Amino acid sequence: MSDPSRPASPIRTAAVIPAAGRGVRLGPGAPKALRALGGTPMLVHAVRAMAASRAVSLVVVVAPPDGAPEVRHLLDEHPLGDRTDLVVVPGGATRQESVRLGLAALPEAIDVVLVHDAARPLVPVDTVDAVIAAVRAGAPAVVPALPLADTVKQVAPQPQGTPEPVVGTPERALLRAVQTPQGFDRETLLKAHDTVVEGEGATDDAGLVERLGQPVVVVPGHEEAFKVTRPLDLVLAEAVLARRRATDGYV
Ligand SMILES: Nc1ccn([C@@H]2O[C@H](COP(=O)(O)OP(=O)(O)OP(=O)(O)O)[C@@H](O)[C@H]2O)c(=O)n1
Ligand SMILES: C[C@](O)(CO)[C@H](O)COP(=O)(O)O
Repeated sequence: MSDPSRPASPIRTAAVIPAAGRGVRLGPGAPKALRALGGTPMLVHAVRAMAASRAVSLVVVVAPPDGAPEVRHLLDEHPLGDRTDLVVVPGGATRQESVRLGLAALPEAIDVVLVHDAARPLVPVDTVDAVIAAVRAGAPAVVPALPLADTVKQVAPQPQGTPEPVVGTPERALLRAVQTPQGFDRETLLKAHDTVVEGEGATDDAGLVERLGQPVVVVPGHEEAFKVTRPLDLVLAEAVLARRRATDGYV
């Protein structure tokens, strides 16, 4: 738990929150980050989750491309307090592009950057702090992750409707399901995004750092840091939130 009596660190940490996705897999409705979770937009929970860390002095929200003024207005209705600044910028067509636009808004003074999906609104502050601590201890890139419960098969892609042949079964004990926030030394992350080859993007930011040949390390993730992707995830998120509100006084 972040210690409220501890002064903010001189190392400046910012969180970039890509929130520009549509949420197609969640079904029809408003952009996913703006949909309600326990009566409050998912994005507000995600922003609060980053600001809960005393290390985070700036949150950059990457809004849907045509929705930055609306998102700014929404977040102004849910103030963060004096310790955390907030910037809202418009996003792009892909998550990677949205993160790149968020990084462009960072002031020079920032040393450590978290990238956190708006779609992971319930990540606990201990997980956020563990990622930041590992970057500050010298790792250029840190990802929170959990072991898998399911066995994973690699398949050969086929036309729609044709059964896919299995071509391999990676050893499950060596696999991890990766969450956010992912934490980075600022220079490493900027370089990773600057050297992306057209058409060779990655599904997460650490994947871009791996392509630079830089080390990426894993710290323990958390079950409640799951990504709200499909309708059932929203049911689970509502249940987790209701339990927190009943037991922790979480708002
Ligand atoms: N052009 C995009 C696409 C995604 N994201 C963000 O990236 C995070 C993870 O993406 P995902 O869960 O896949 O969200 P969506 O792209 O909205 O989902 P879907 O693929 O179902 O449309 C989300 O916080 C989403 O808002 C973004 O900022 N810009
Ligand atoms: C970044 C991420 O949440 C790590 O698991 C994930 O890769 C995002 O993927 P999506 O394609 O945007 O759902």
